[in-house]
Amino acid sequence: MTLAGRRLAVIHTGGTIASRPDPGGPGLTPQQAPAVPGLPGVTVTAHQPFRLPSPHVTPEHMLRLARLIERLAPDADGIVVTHGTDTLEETAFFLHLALATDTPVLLTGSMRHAEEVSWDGPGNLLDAAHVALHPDSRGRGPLVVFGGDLFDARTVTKVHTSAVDAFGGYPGPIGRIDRTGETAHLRFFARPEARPVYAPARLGARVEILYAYAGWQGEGYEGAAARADGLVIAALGTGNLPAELLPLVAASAGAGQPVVIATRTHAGPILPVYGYPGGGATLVAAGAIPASFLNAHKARLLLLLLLSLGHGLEEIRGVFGAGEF
Ligand SMILES: NC(=O)C[C@H](N)C(=O)O
Repeated sequence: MTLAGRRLAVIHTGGTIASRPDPGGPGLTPQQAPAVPGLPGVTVTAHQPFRLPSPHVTPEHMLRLARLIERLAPDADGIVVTHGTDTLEETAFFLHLALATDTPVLLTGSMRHAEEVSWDGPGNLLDAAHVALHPDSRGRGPLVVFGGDLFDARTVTKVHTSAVDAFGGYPGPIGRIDRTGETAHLRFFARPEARPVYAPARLGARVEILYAYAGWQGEGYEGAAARADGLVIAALGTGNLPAELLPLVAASAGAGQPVVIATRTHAGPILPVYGYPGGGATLVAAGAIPASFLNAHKARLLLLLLLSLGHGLEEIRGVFGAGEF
């Protein structure tokens, strides 16, 4: 497929793909926008709303990015976002929830910087551009491309701290791109589920995450519950907690504060299986909201958007329960 005549918008936000060793500093920092490899006949426009290491990216940055994409989408055949890998899945999921456009949006980054022999930035960027400009990519929502694998924003997660193939997620890639010479070979295996758009004008809520462990007696819970509008717990297994947490969760839910139960396990749903105090069935009976297959940090973003839209406890329970995300 020829790309000539197509329009690509590339949005640079920072991360290792934009980083170099800091002269005189202790390590890498984002310093430049990565160059887009040659795409004959393609009109490329570059944008840089911020240049940050992705641990510094906040939901407010994600909202700014969503607005920029909505503005660029009518005049682009495809959009590529370069991003640090540490929070890339959060930005991808936020955009998946907040964007209405059918224009393909491809997120990518790199695990190695431009001065390393295994620099993976140009290949990932070129893959992202090819997928973004391909007509088959339209209407699928934001996607992540890394090492040739294509992931949907709902399930993608960073699975390795240092390997070049750093992304995965259950049940796995929904497509694959390979290049031979100038030719790109793109195959989709699955289409992400349709989802409603959750696009508040501003983010007006606070959601905190608590992480469960053997022997947790609820340390940190009451402080978080007092500060936040909603809580997410990265719980154990199918969504279980130590017994001491049951009255705390019941008190929050009884007061109308959403408590979403995700899992610290890396794949699988939350299920109301166990009836011992703190077991998943008792938490749900006490009013906790199962996060389905979402990990805790994605559940947090969904809860943040729903609270910012003014949704109440029962509406929020309905969205998580029906998998409308
Ligand atoms: N590979 C990377 O991009 C990691 C970097 N710390 C970031 O997320 O900004």
